[in-house]
Amino acid sequence: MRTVIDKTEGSIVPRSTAPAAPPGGPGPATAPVVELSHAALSFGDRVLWSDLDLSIPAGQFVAVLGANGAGKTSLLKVLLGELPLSGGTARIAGRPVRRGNDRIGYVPQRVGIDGAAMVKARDVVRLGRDGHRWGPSFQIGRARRETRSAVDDLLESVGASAFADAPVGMLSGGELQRVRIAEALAGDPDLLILDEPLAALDLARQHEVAELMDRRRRDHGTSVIFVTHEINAVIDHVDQILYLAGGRFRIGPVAEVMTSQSLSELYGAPVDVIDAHGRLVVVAANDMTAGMHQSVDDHFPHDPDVHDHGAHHPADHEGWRLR
Ligand SMILES: Nc1ncnc2c1ncn2[C@@H]1O[C@H](COP(=O)(O)OP(=O)(O)OP(=O)(O)O)[C@@H](O)[C@H]1O
Repeated sequence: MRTVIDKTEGSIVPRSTAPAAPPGGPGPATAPVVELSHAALSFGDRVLWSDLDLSIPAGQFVAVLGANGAGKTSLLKVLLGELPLSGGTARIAGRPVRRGNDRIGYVPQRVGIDGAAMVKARDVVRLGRDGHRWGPSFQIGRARRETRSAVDDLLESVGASAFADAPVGMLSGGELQRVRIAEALAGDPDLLILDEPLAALDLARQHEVAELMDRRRRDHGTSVIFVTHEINAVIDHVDQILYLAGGRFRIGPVAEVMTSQSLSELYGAPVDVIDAHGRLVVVAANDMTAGMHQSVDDHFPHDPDVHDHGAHHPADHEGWRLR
């Protein structure tokens, strides 16, 4: 018999017993990078999720799954301080969530490059690093060299050195995604939040991006929250899955959450999780999935038409930022 994680005991790790930090004060050194406690989010009568306990320590890689409209992006907005909870608390590194938190690097859902077509990849990353200050255009000598070296290192860390001087408008989807990730990493964040970074990428590129995130969290201890519909691309890397559906959720390792029993309980209707030569396929009856906005398609590459949920990067300061 398979284990199903009850949502009341769904914390990824036991919640920290460290004392709460005062708002704006220093966070406890041992505090998890992300900590949601009895968190709830509703719009009117519609409950996206409630009683959500989530604790993510440094270096954990968490994938957020769920059908369209389940509340994945809204969860990210809560962590970014852009959407208030309806109940419970949300903390980043022991402090209450707030807008413009420079400890968070964010790669929003939209892949568009608003007006940025002629801007070089290295300049995008440079602005991610220094744009909130007065900018390297005004730097000279040593400061300028240090900035250039740091940008080169960032580009290299995401495998983007080869197109560092290419206009971003010329880049492929996978190349552009690497630049966006380098931009989000520019402030050396404790937490990297990515909203569907695999959308519009082919399978090989999906695996590359997932591996990139895995390397980052291992080498730098950066925690990663990753919204995706492509479970198979991340399955070998993630520590935990948070699966949202119909106002409820499951949290746990892949082997516990991605089972027929777990998802059937979550949806309250029969769902089969089939292991097809190492790829997980989620199958549900059509009439049931229509009501729950969930289908097999949710677990495969889908329409690359992505949309902007209006979120803002903490260091969003320039009109041509990659969004
Ligand atoms: N400010 C808001 N006011 C009212 N409803 C909202 C608001 N923001 C989001 N919603 C609704 O909440 C639901 C969840 O939206 P969200 O973008 O979080 O879903 P999602 O799981 O990320 O979906 P997708 O996979 O399609 O991106 C949607 O039905 C959306 O219309």
